[in-house]
Amino acid sequence: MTANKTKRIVFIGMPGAGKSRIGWEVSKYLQAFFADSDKEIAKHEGTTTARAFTVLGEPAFRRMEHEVIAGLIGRMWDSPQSQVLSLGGGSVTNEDSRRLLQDFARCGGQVVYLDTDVDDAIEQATRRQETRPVLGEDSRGDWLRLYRERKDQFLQAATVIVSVRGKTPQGTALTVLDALEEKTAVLPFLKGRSYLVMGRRVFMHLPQTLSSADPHGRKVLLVHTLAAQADSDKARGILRRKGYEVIEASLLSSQQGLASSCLDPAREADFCLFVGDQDLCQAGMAFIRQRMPGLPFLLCPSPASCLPDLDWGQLFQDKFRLLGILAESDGPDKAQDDLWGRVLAAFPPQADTQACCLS
Ligand SMILES: Nc1ncnc2c1ncn2[C@@H]1O[C@H](COP(=O)(O)OP(=O)(O)O)[C@@H](O)[C@H]1O
Ligand SMILES: O=C(O)C1=C[C@@H](OP(=O)(O)O)[C@@H](O)[C@H](O)C1
Ligand SMILES: [Mg+2]
Repeated sequence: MTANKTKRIVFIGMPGAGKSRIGWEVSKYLQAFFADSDKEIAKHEGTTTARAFTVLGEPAFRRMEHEVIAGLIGRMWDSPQSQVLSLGGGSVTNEDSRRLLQDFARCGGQVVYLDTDVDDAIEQATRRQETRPVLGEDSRGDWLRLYRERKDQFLQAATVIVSVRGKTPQGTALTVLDALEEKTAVLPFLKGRSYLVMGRRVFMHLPQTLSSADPHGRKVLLVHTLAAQADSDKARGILRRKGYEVIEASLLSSQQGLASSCLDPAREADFCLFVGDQDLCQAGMAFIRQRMPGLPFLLCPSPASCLPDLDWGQLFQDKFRLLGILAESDGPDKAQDDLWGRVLAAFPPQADTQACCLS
């Protein structure tokens, strides 16, 4: 996706996550048309969404909500102007609406899941309790029950996942815009699914990538070259904020033997992260293959421009657990587009190329 291309974006997530507010913020940045399905439902029914929900009952409300959403999504393709649509939190529970989102994503639309936690969401959702009939007296208990029921549906529908925790509405909107500009490919040749992601702030994918590989893993060995100190600092900061214990191995250069400084800490670690140039990534892969083949690891090529020069042949080897390649690069701009063109030339996407998101 290039910076100025027409965008079609749908927001999903739990009640109180900020879909309506962030959708509107994002539409302002993009000078896009904005719609909120709850507002359209209120117009359609001539009453508030909450009242429509209570009067119709949930099953009939979901069918009517689906009809409204189908109309809104259909219209998103009619205009050359960018479009943003925020949905109600329960819309993904309807199978037809889920299918609609799947088709929307297949046609190039972006489905942004705003991931939040119960405390923030309840605080935000209960600001105007009357608009959320699904949250009763035990709003916390209700929210958590709905979250358990819906979480997988959100994750499956999403093409982009953005955490809203600890961010202002504007901060979340900017993060969403960066995430939408990311370039993502699936590396389907490895066991499980590995992702190649390039863009600004790709390190925000780290916590989710690690926890989906091993939810209990806490210790990360971060190997970096001095030249990649700034990127390494960013990665470490994000991981520590999420409660990971980061053991650092700082190498003067990628030529320095990895085994001597990294073998002992690697034995203690649950994951390994290599942040550095092409040589460090190559040396990292060799180290993992020869010494620690079971250790899940990530490559973070820095600068990102070395990405096309990685030895893809080595990557194709099935002897280790590469979780992903995260390349932090400024942009969106032409340089990033060109770089991605070179990456795809070096590594033509195979089979399943649907964009996947990890943040
Ligand atoms: N990141 C945020 N920080 C602080 N307040 C927020 C944030 N996102 C949304 N809000 C506020 O929280 C309330 C609920 O947000 P809303 O967008 O209606 O949630 P949703 O549509 O997901 O249910 C609104 O008053 C909104 O302005
Ligand atoms: O979670 C739900 O089932 C609902 C969420 C509401 O929208 P928000 O998620 O915008 O609050 C609204 O559609 C309706 O009250 C039902
Ligand atoms: Mg809303």
